[in-house]
Amino acid sequence: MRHSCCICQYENLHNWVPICTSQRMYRFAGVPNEAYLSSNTSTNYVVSRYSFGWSETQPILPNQSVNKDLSPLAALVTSKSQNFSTASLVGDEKIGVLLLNLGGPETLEDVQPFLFNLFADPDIIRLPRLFRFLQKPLAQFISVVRAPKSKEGYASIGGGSPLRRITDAQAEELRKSLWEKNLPAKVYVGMRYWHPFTEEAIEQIKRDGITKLVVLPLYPQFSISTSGSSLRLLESIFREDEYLVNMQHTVIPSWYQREGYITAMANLIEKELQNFDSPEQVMIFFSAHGVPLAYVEEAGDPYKAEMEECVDLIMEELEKRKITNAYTLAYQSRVGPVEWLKPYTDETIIKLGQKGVKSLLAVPIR
Ligand SMILES: C=CC1=C(C)c2cc3[nH]c(cc4nc(cc5[nH]c(cc1n2)c(C)c5CCC(=O)O)C(CCC(=O)O)=C4C)c(C)c3C=C
Ligand SMILES: [Fe+2]
Repeated sequence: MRHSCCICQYENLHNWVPICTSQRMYRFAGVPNEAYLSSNTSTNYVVSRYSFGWSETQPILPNQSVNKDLSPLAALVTSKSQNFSTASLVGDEKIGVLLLNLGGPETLEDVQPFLFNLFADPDIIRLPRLFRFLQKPLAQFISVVRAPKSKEGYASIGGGSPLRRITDAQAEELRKSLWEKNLPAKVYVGMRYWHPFTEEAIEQIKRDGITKLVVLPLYPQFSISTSGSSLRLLESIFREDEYLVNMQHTVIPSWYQREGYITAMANLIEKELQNFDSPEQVMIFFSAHGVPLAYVEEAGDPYKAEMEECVDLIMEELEKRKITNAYTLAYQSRVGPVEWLKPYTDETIIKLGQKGVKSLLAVPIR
């Protein structure tokens, strides 16, 4: 869904960005660009973390409070069929996978409180320290102003976000696939701004007595505003909790470069191209959500670099299949007073039309 957002301030975001190593999670305060590994290094990172074992929690980030209606049992056990009593044990360990996502309003009434939660996130609207007390009043104001436009968008896709349903289905498929590989694990869903909230997932994880946890944000590419925000929240929860402090965990910060993902995207594109009369004439149009430019230029957000590499990898995979169509990457979100990543999707489409491009395959890519 195309959306535009309101007043966001993005300076000094690097102060909190969490990053993971094979042993521990670290915070790199005040070093925006160095805080991120290059994409290639990060590939190895993820693989090595996966291959060589578990990290321990080192909670380091400040608490943040969000207006959320927490109802523990609305929590997140994603699969009806998963029976945890004995089956999820590997040796003495109880394995859990926590899927992190953004969350979305399920009804039109949910839209304004959902927007409040989103804008109350200091990783979305960053205020100078002196003005932090304005975070919630400002979130209230922006959410009320934004709600009508946002509702229009959600009304046009059936009156609510499909994200919970889709994420639950992903969780169930992941659970089945792990069990088929003799990796009995329980899979949880934790959303950042709507039900089931991350806090609810964590409560369930504790109730289930999980001893090892894999944390997997469902954003292929890392951004400080998405995976970064969820991981920061998680760190603040871990820091306060003795059980979680002692629970081993590992984090997969991004996975846009993984073979399975690249192949799946290439498969989808290859299949869709067959629906055109002249498949080789089609412009492949990758449309990504985007972030404000300052995230990338001032806070060192790797999102743009990861997105570009992701598109390159997909196109390389297609080339191996002798598919050499022209392609473009553009960013669909554009917001009020700040500049977002360019080129913008709407402007790019117009330009392509003016250049005589007649057929377009739109590929949403997060
Ligand atoms: C104002 C700042 C915002 C930033 C920065 C931002 C980054 C960002 N978001 C996604 C993915 C999604 N965003 C979604 C909705 C949404 N996002 C914002 C604002 C920012 N996003 C708003 C205000 C909204 C609500 C819709 C609207 O009013 O337009 C969604 C949809 C969730 C759902 O309901 O299903 C997704 C998905 C990414 C990947 C990203 C940075 C890379
Ligand atoms: Fe967004």
